[in-house]
Amino acid sequence: MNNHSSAKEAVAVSLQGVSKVYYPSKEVQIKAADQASLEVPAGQSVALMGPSGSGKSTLLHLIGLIDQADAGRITVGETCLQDLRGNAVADYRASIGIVFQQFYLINTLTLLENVAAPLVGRRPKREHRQLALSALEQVGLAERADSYPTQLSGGQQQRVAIARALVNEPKLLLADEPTGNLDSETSQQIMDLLLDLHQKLGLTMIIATHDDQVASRLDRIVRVKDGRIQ
Ligand SMILES: Nc1ncnc2c1ncn2[C@@H]1O[C@H](COP(=O)(O)OP(=O)(O)OP(=O)(O)O)[C@@H](O)[C@H]1O
Repeated sequence: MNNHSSAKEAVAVSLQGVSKVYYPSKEVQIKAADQASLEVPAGQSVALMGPSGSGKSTLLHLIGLIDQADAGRITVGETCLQDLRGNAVADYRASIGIVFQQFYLINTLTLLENVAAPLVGRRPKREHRQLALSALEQVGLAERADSYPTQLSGGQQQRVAIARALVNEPKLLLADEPTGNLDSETSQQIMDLLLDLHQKLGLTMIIATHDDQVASRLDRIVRVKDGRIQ
């Protein structure tokens, strides 16, 4: 992508008193997010750290609008997520990039087709190939565009997932344990890539991680415990 977003276009993220309760059974309720508040300035890279079950993924799901908060207010740039309805929800989701621990590539599609998937319905079809190739180039895999995910290593698959997250030129990148399925050397390479992209594209970046080494490379560490931000 030659027309990179610049740092001044990155978005701030604000959480004010955000709560989310899950009911895994009739008798059990879990406060996965409990009055969580956080201010992330535009362009900052943040590690969400905390024990398993502390609510890191929940916070990313709420910011990514994969799930909706029960209470509180989440603002991303000028957008207040609770106010979004219908097409505006899809537009918001397309405006951010999300990377998961498990890559979630579609094995029957080529790398190019996987990366182009978020462009469907958003950009003219004739642009898909070039945009997807540019995104693959950013993660060093353009020459593998016609390969299939099963032909790649785990680290390469995560690179493809990162290219897919970048293809719509997001101003916010969320990553949930992006190195959780990778050995330590590959983890380091993926973090090198994410940090490089953060710097080049000026993205705001929020990464949930258990890994101290990963967290220490980001601008800021935010601790999460029992659904609360400490
Ligand atoms: N869809 C759901 N239904 C019921 N309970 C849920 C759901 N999603 C999360 N939870 C519960 O909410 C709590 C917070 O989970 P979450 O996945 O956000 O934690 P986490 O810090 O990301 O954990 P990990 O580090 O293990 O990924 C946990 O107790 C979890 O079991």
